[in-house]
Amino acid sequence: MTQQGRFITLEGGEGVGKSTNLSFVRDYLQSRGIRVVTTREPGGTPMAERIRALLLADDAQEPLDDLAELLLVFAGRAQHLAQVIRPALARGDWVVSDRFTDATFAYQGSARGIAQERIAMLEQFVQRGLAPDLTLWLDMPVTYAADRLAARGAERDRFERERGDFFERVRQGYRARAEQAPERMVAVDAAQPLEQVQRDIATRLDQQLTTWN
Ligand SMILES: Nc1ncnc2c1ncn2[C@@H]1O[C@H](COP(=O)(O)OP(=O)(O)O)[C@@H](O)[C@H]1O
Ligand SMILES: Cc1cn([C@H]2C[C@H](O)[C@@H](COP(=O)(O)OP(=O)(O)O)O2)c(=O)[nH]c1=O
Repeated sequence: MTQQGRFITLEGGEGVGKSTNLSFVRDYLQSRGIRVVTTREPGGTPMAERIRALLLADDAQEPLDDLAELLLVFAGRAQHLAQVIRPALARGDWVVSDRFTDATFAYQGSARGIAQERIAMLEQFVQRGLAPDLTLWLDMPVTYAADRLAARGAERDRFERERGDFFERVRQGYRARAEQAPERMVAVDAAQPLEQVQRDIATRLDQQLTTWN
């Protein structure tokens, strides 16, 4: 029987280096003979990418209601799970995703103010027990991330245009999640030079590979 694959997620605020390190994690696992599927949220399937576009676009005529935002996130997630994540894990592939449900607790929960219990209810309803085996939380002060985003120079989406302490609350939300699940979710100091960030990630992956074997 094929062994079930492992599910790894990368989390953190905007501009902390999730996309950059997603490729690193993929290459690292592949070099150990593991079949890897990389994906992202919101998105990960054509339909879920359309939902992503709805989430990221600003509509000056009609602001998106917070609850509608939450449900769109989970609608995309249901599609992503059905089409990509569950089939890959069942084949024995490993899945590495740029963001997953910790982001919902951080953004829709901590930053927007939706009660954690409501999100937990949807999490259970949609995921039916499926959760990441390991989450690398790339953490750094919000002001550093703003500098990196400015340097990247791309146009800002609906979330990136948030102001005030929104990103501070996102960070607090991630911190609370990491405290609730310290075995699964590990903080990586993302303010370090990329080489050091990747050494830290590699160390953690090595530990995890030994534990899982
Ligand atoms: N450790 C690092 N030190 C300096 N710059 C970094 C580091 N990691 C990523 N970057 C740069 O910061 C920007 C944002 O990184 P990215 O991977 O796109 O972040 P995210 O996917 O989390 O938004 C990119 O220009 C990237 O090259
Ligand atoms: C997965 C997820 C993402 N988001 C938001 C966070 C991001 O601002 C936005 C797009 O994600 P992403 O493209 O990963 O942002 P970035 O590359 O700028 O870090 O979606 C939520 O609000 N809830 C969620 O559950």
